[in-house]
Amino acid sequence: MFHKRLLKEFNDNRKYIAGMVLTQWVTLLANVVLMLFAASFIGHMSDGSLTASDFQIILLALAGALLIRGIMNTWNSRLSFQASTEVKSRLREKIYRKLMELGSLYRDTIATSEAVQISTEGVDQLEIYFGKYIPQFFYSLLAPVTLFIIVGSMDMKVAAVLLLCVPLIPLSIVAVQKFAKKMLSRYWGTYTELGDSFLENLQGLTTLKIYQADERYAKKMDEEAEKFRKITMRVLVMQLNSISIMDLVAYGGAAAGIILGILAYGKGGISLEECFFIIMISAEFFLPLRLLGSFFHIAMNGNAAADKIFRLLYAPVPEKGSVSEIPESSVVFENVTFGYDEEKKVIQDVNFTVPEGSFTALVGTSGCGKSTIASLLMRNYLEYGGNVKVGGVSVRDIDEDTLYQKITRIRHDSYLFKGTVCENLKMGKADASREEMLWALKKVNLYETVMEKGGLDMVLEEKAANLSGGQKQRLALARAILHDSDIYIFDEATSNIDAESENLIMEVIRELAEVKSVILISHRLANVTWADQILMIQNGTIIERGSHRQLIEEGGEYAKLYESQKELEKYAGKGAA
Ligand SMILES: Nc1ncnc2c1ncn2[C@@H]1O[C@H](COP(=O)(O)OP(=O)(O)OP(=O)(O)O)[C@@H](O)[C@H]1O
Repeated sequence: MFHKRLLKEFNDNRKYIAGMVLTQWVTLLANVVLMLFAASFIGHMSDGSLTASDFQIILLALAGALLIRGIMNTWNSRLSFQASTEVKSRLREKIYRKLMELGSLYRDTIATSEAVQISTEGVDQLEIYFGKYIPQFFYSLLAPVTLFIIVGSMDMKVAAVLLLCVPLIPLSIVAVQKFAKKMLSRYWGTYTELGDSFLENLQGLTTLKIYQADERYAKKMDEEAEKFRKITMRVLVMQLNSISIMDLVAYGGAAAGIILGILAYGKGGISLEECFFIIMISAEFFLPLRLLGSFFHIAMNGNAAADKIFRLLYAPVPEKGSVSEIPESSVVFENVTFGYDEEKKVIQDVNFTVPEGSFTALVGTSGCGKSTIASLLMRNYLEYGGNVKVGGVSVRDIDEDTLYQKITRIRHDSYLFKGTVCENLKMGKADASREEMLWALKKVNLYETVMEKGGLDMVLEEKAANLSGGQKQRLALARAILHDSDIYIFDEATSNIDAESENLIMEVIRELAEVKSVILISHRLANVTWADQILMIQNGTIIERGSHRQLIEEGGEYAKLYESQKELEKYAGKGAA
């Protein structure tokens, strides 16, 4: 019935719940008073004994009861609002903190779309849970007992029958719960799956269009949406059916009480006023539990959402590094072995050193493991054999912020944000001066382009869609230069861009390599010939290492690849001419 963890986590919410139960109970008493006076009014009217002062007293009592009900309802709404908003904002804060704690590794724990869903709709589901369901649960226990005592003082048999019929409602709720739990967990699963596909397809829409695969994917998404529609309809049908059962029990029970009350009056066991009172109050025995039943389905949905939320909140946090001082800027891989899954090792016993201020190139065919080496250096994965060290300190022990200040990784698809050029550059260095930013733009030969389009205030569209591929990469490079790290990783940073931008970026990298430690991952061997050290990788292991000249002299795999690329480029050059 309750989500134990949720209640434990928000134990201090009890004061609001107690307040809400109290206001509901006082409202019930006000209703009882209202009905007692209404019954007495009808009684006096029927036997013609109603005097003017009786009428005044009845009117006053009615007004008083209505006023109390009004005050209690307002108070109840306020408490309900406070209880739910407090839980919602605290839960959202907890989710946010957890995601921050998980840091850049959060995707290992939860998909982005699921994180968005649980922190928006998921948390909203708990509004009714705390604001209505829990107080209604306790009130539903209290109300029938209170009414039993009041009706019992008039006719014990009627009171007993009404009270005995009440548990039929929770019994029907429990019967539905077993079935509902499974269905709701399936409902949430389908919902998050649909959210995942929607987000992915939207992000990759251009690619889908280019390959004319959009219709196929739209069809796939339609199928998923249809699956979600079906499960939603089943959940709604289940909820409606269970409400119908509860209505049957509630109104059936009230009718039984009313019939017994009338019979008791017929036999002279109770007065006419008492009979009228029983007729009016019988339904009140059941209404609180019936309302609880309708909240119950929403609460169940909240329970399913809470399960997902707590799965995230209690997910283990990868070990945090604590070292915030790194004495120097060498990079060392010692016997490193890693696989994305248990079965297949992507990196096998890799050993190499990038001395401080030197330039190393990682080359090899596609899928040989170059980017994975960069990811291990960036602390994106922690479960691997051997050791990766930066400045003599294991990256497992380095605090994430310190590492990200120490190393800048520039990928082929660098992310630029919607906003101005200035805002994007300041991500590299928050306190960069105007002169520094212009200097960086000049370095990457973007100064004139940016100046023509509004200078540092030039507005970039989402993902810098108003820049060419080469311009985007050059701007990303300017941002990286401003970051001023000791180590730079260029991970295919010149892929898919024009030759002019490629040459310019390579020039900047070369300049940078004179003062910083640089690791360059490139499929184009012409770009790495001047590296201090080239590591040729094949199937996750380093098969050759040395300078360009040494590797060419060795005549191994590197030399073969270099020659074949040279031939291809010569051929392409002739073709172009
Ligand atoms: N996140 C991932 N999950 C599972 N497998 C992955 C993941 N990333 C890469 N791989 C696999 O690991 C292997 C090495 O990939 P990696 O990206 O390191 O290669 P690469 O040499 O950088 O390739 P490329 O030159 O094409 O970028 C590949 O077989 C790839 O399929």
